[in-house]
Amino acid sequence: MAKEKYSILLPTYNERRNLPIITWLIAKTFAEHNLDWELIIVDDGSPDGTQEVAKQLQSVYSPKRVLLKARAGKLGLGTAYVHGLQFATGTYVIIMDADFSHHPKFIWEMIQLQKTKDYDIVTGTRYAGNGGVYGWDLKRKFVSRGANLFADTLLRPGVSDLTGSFRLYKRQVLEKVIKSTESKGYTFQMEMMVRAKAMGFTVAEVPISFVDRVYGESKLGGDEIVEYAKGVLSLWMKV
Ligand SMILES: Nc1nc2c(ncn2[C@@H]2O[C@H](COP(=O)(O)OP(=O)(O)O[C@H]3O[C@H](CO)[C@@H](O)[C@H](O)[C@@H]3O)[C@@H](O)[C@H]2O)c(=O)[nH]1
Ligand SMILES: [Mg+2]
Repeated sequence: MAKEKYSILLPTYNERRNLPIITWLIAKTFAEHNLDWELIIVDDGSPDGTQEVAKQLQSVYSPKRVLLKARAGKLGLGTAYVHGLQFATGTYVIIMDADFSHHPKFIWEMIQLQKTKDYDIVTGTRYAGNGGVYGWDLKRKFVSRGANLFADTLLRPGVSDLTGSFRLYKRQVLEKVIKSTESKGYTFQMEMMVRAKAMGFTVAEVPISFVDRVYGESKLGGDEIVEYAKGVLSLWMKV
């Protein structure tokens, strides 16, 4: 059997300062466990020079390990995964943020848990076990909790963190679920999970500590919250 491979999809928007260290930690994780991997950076024309840094990383780690699949402008997180996935060659795909809110140390836990029962998806959760959120103000915590509660109440998917975006998928599962998902922005993760469960895929959870970014700013705004509420309601009307 060919060696298994992990593709990491890393959407970036103004992550110049975070990219080198996150790449280094990802590389270290896979080297330590002797696993094959590739990193696919999907940058949406960041004005801060993220792509120049990505190109330097390609020359350090090789362009086979670090792929840069840029888009012309900021088109949103959901479509960034769709775009990056076309280039993924791994057996598994891991999606995560580039700003250290998702620490690469949890990748190995996800990989191990996936293997225990050949799960289709392993998702990081901030809202079960030892999981948690650090560095957010009360308002942002409230929005996140509220968003999860709202979707859980209406849709009952049975997953504790619907809006989180630190996840491991079997590549073919991700391809199937992503095809049926319509949301583009922050709503995307929730819709993906609701649809995956409806399709009968198995999901396991790894508690993660989510730490707010050190460099730069979140791209979550009021419009995204309204879009999210609309997304939950439209899924609810379909079930
Ligand atoms: N390519 C691309 N990348 C983007 C875009 N918007 C954000 N990103 C990248 O996507 C990641 C997450 O963006 P943040 O702006 O840091 O999100 P956040 O507010 O910290 O939100 C986090 O928590 C949410 C749930 O509470 C999650 O839904 C979200 O995905 C993320 O994990 C970062 O790597 C950021 O550079 C975009 O339009 N295009
Ligand atoms: Mg963030």
